[in-house]
Amino acid sequence: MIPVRADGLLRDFAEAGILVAADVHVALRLARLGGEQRESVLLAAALAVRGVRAGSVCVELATVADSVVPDEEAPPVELAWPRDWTALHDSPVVAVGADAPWRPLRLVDGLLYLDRYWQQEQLVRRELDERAARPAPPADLAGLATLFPGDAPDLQRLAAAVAAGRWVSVVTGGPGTGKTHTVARLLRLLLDQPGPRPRIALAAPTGKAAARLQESVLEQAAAVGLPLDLTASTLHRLLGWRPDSRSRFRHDAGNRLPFDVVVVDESSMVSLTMMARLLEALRPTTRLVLVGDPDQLTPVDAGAVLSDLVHRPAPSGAGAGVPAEAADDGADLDEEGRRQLRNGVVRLRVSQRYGPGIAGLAEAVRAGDADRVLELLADGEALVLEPDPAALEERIRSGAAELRAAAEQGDAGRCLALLGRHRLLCAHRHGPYGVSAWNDRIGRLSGAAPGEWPPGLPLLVTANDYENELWNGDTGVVVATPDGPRAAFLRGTGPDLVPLSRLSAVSPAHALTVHRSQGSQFEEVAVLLPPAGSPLLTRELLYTAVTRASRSVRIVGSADAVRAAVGRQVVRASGLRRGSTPRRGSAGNT
Ligand SMILES: Nc1ncnc2c1ncn2[C@@H]1O[C@H](COP(=O)(O)OP(=O)(O)OP(=O)(O)O)[C@@H](O)[C@H]1O
Repeated sequence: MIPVRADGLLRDFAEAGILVAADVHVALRLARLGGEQRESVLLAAALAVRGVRAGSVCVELATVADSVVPDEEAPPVELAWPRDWTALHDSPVVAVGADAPWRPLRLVDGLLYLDRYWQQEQLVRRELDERAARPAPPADLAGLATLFPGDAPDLQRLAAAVAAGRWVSVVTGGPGTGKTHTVARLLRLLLDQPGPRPRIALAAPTGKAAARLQESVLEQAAAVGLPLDLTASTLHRLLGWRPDSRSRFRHDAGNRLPFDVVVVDESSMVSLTMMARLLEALRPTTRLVLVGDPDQLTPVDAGAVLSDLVHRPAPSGAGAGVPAEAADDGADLDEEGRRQLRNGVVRLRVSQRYGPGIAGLAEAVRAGDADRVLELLADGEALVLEPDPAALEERIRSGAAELRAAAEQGDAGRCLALLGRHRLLCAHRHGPYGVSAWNDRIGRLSGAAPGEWPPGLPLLVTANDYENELWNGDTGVVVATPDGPRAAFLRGTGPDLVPLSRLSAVSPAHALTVHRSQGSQFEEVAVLLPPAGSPLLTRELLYTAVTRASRSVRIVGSADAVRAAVGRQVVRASGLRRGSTPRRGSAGNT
């Protein structure tokens, strides 16, 4: 939609599919309130708003002209990008440099922020740097050898040693690399320290991830003797909802969280705003352990703090800080691994969950090696590249028939097991390559009338449902029972049956978007790629999709689409990733 009131550059950029009405509206409002008329400033303001909408907390002015991608299919037009952005330097709406008094926009080191995000980024930077500079927390690491009995080098032992010896640490790695295994043993180590028992909080950004974290920690509890009262919650719940605010919580700098250790799982999904709220609510003496996989899709809201922390340069003079008990465990680390270690980051590398085929494919996607990805997909067995979507139909039809037969017999346990066998993942929600069209198509293939919810229909929960204890992203299946159709969901070790009438936010889930599949695992995954031109095709999307599978991956699309996805990496602009504290008064090279 083209905003009616805009003209000049704002109108041109809106017509080119780069700005939407909301971007232009905010820019015009700023201009009116601040008495600014110059087109380049208005455009920069609208691009800053657009940046947040697209997930970046700021706009890098030197590269923005080359890095923005139109939001939708728009006719290609030659755009008159401003030759420089110097008008920003004396604009009444722009604060220039880190220390300038408040104005709605802030320009620091060539990055233009909406001031709110600048403040949040500064808070995160300050909290992290202060924690890194303080003397390390005391930790007796003698127990490491028993908890991790393997030979060196052992990255899990290294990660636990680093996390025990720092106020903030990051345990990263792909699916099944033992992040939870490591954290469970770290907690045991901390519980064994002399003195009062540490108060531990486990949290995750979504209800589904919190439920999964709780389950995995409890699975490990017996093996390492963890207290069974450890519960995981969402970050929102941990910080305490406030009815009067969506972004402020009961726990904050004036009312800190009463914990000695806070573990946050799936931290790749934590936005900048949420990380700022969490850090300010932590006592200076709380150990924070961030767990996640920074190569997966980033949060819906702006910021990608986990990825920033993993890619941040190490502070100058920072030592590796590896305690003697894990001295040989980092022996195989490359240059990047050693830099990460100095930042308290350890990446686990060996997946215990899937074979070398999928692990190799995931690594090639992660490394951006499209030739290797295509070579691996020529394997033809566990890894397949299939250009024709129609080829999916047979696999889907037989899977749906098996599910329906189990559901008609009322065998909820088998249905839930079958649900984990195979899933179609799409990049798009709508259109011929989207989840909606494929859900309809698969419904028809399995003989269901439109709108009918027959036994065997897989379901996706689309909003947290506290009454039924179902979380946004949970999946279940419709099962026939003597009392009528019920939705079966996996709860603990067995199925839980919920009448369909009690469910408010569910939709059919033969196919899922890759975003929705984050945090789930299937034996076989089919990934339907749109044509190479789709802006949704990114490396993070492909990596997230292929790592959902434990046994086989079938990519449906062209080699060009695979190359486009591997080649397009989402880098969200952020000052945090650059590391050092910005120079005083510095506007940078604009
Ligand atoms: N060192 C190890 N020795 C034996 N088993 C291990 C080891 N590390 C991990 N495992 C096993 O491998 C499986 C995957 O580990 P875990 O769940 O900790 O991985 P994860 O990285 O947390 O996975 P996800 O990304 O899915 O959360 C688990 O069954 C775990 O018990």
